Amino acid sequence: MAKKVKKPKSTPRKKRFSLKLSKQNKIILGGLLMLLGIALFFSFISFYFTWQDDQSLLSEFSNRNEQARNLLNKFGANVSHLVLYKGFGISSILFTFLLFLSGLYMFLSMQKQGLLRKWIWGLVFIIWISIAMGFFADEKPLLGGMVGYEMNDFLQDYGGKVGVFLLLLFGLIVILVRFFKFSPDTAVAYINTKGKSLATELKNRPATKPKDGVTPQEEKIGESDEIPLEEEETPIVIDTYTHKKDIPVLKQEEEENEFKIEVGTEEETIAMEVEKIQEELEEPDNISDKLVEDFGEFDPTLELGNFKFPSLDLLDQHGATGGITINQEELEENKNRIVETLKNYKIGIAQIKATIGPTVTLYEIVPDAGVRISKIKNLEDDIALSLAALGIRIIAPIPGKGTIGIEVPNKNSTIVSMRSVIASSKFQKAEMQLPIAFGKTISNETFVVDLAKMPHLLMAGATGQGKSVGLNAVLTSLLYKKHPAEVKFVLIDPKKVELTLFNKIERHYLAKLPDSEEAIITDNNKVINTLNSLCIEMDNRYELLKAAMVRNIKEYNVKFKARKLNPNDGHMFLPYIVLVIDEFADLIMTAGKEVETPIARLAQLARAIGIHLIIATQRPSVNVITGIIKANFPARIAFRVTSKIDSRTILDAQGADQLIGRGDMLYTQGNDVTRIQCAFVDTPEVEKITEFIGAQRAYPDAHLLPEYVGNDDSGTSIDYNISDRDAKFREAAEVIVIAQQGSASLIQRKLKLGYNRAGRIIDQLEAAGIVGPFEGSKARQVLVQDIQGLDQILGNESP
Ligand SMILES: Nc1ncnc2c1ncn2[C@@H]1O[C@H](COP(=O)(O)OP(=O)(O)OP(=O)(O)O)[C@@H](O)[C@H]1O
Repeated sequence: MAKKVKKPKSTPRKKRFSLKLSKQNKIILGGLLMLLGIALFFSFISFYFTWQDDQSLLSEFSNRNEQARNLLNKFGANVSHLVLYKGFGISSILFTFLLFLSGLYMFLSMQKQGLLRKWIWGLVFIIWISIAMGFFADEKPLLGGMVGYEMNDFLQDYGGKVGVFLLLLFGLIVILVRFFKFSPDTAVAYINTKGKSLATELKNRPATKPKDGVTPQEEKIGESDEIPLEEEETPIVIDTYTHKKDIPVLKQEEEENEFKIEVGTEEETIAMEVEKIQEELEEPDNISDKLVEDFGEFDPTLELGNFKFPSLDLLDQHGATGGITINQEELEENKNRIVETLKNYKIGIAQIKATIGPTVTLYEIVPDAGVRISKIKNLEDDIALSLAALGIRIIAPIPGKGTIGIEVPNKNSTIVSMRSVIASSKFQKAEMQLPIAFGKTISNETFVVDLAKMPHLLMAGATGQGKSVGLNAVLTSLLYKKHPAEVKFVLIDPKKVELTLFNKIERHYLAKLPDSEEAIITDNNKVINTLNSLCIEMDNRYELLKAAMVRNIKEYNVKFKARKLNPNDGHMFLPYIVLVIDEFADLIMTAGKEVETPIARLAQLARAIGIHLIIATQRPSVNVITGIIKANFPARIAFRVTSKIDSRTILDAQGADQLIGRGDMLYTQGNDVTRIQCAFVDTPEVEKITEFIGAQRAYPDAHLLPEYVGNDDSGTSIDYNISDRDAKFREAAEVIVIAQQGSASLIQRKLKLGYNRAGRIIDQLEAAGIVGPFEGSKARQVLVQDIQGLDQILGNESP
């Protein structure tokens, strides 16, 4: 089983050139191939001069007394005979180039796609030249080789000389079009431009050589210079045929001369413009296509190319291995009780059906015609009483089914192991961006959803009902499916104990602020900085998306992988970022608005740029899950809660208060509420997984988020000494006043400074009374209206 799972995951990385050779071995083998290519090239060339002398030695390979004249002696003579004479003739020399190139690719560990193309085209050339040589020079078999000769013979037996000629011609067309990218348009354009340049050259020639036998014209022009003066005076008077004829002719010639020169120059400029347009249109595509052709698509996983995904063996099988055990008696008993209870209230049942899930069994009832649904719904407590069971939930009607559902907990619930959901084909084959296997539904199906589509998740439930296990299930799912290059976690754990295990994968999967030591954030002050830093990351990513002219991270990454975005312009492969907050209530109680604002901002805007939030809380009260948070978290999970009100706060519906705990949960992503038994993953399993990943080669550091300078110490260090001011203080003040926007990133951009320095300048500006105090993720208020005001403030300062 474990092996089956590993295979599909490793497929994307099969693209690499490595045939499981180490880098050193690749260099050795590559060097060998290059040298062999060079040696064979010279040996093949020398074969054409020495083959007659060496022919008698072909059978004397083992005789050490005989020496061949070929450059590589008997080895060269034999190989050349085999490849050139018995093979493809003179075109076989191309093999030596291909051999050399293969060596070079291996030597430099380059992508194999480019090489594969060269080999395919090389073979096409070799075969075509061989047949062409066999056709045109059949009396010289050394040129076409036996293959060329025999193929010609064979083809001519069926198609005759004309047929083979046409076939060769067709081959040539294919080569010209596909390899040399020849098309009739390019040919016509080429001829046109050549023709035009020739024409202009010809036209320019008489103009540049005026004296060369053009005396009559000169005389005429000379005449015409004089004549118009006379003509202006007597334009119509000259009426004699002889003069009439002369004058117009002269005029025409004169006009023609001028006209031609003008047209000539005009034509020249048009031709040049057309050429330029063609170049501009073709270049960008060609570069990316060529890069992809030569190096293959960009592979973000290459840096950790040998990364191995955790195997299924690291997960345990909890509970019984044979899946759900059905207790027939229990089923029958429950059915009878339901039927009886309803009968007591005069509700007849037309049909009843049971679906057995891991923790609850769903009894679907079709009541007799005319029974009011609300009547059954009101009997919830009575049915629960008669079944003597906790956690009965009535769904009336089941959406899309036209039946009424009564969920009754099983006496012996089955634990859903994380192992079984990860191994399910539904999860393994999930073509999702961030697939999460939560557990199993009531009909025992694995429940897999895409976090990227949610796009943020709110998890709530009373203490001890399975939230932390749920969070671990989410993180485990992603660890089993996503490469460290594709997803990064920002983990916030005010309880300080729940997520500590993930420290081990810091340099693989975690993201943190540049100057922080711990990647898992436990301090509330740091949380504010991290959230604001994520807001900056979000803004930066939006800028990148805008520059790339795409709408979301998926399109962006596709474009980046196709090498259409230049890393020199700041583009990079963007990993998804998943922000997990384990105890949100604690955070909002201590930091309030400072946390709520950036979270709301991220929740509203971050979906397109791949930042997704998962927020868990024990206290699902309205002052924790505020309206603004709720509005931006359509996907919600409720574990068991203590009151109907809590259930309503989380789900906008009741039901969570009737769950049975231990991972029994309700999931909603809008309208429908689905009951799921959350997959169980124990702490030792998570430890094994993180240890397995942590032991592998990692990035040098955790993924670094943009620096954010908060207002931690704004109250104390605000009194900057004027002499301590930054050299760019004045310039920065002008930028801020002109733009009327007090943000560090503006200074950073305009003055090309680092974030730290820009942050310090902002503090100095605040101390000088030019900008207002820190206002969370919003830009600071600018307190000075214009440059005069600024001059006034700075002028009044005592040095
Ligand atoms: N999916 C599950 N299947 C079986 N048992 C579970 C499941 N989830 C939780 N449990 C049981 O419930 C216990 C408490 O779960 P968990 O620690 O996740 O609760 P919690 O909601 O995070 O509590 P707290 O808020 O106090 O941290 C677990 O130790 C485990 O025994």
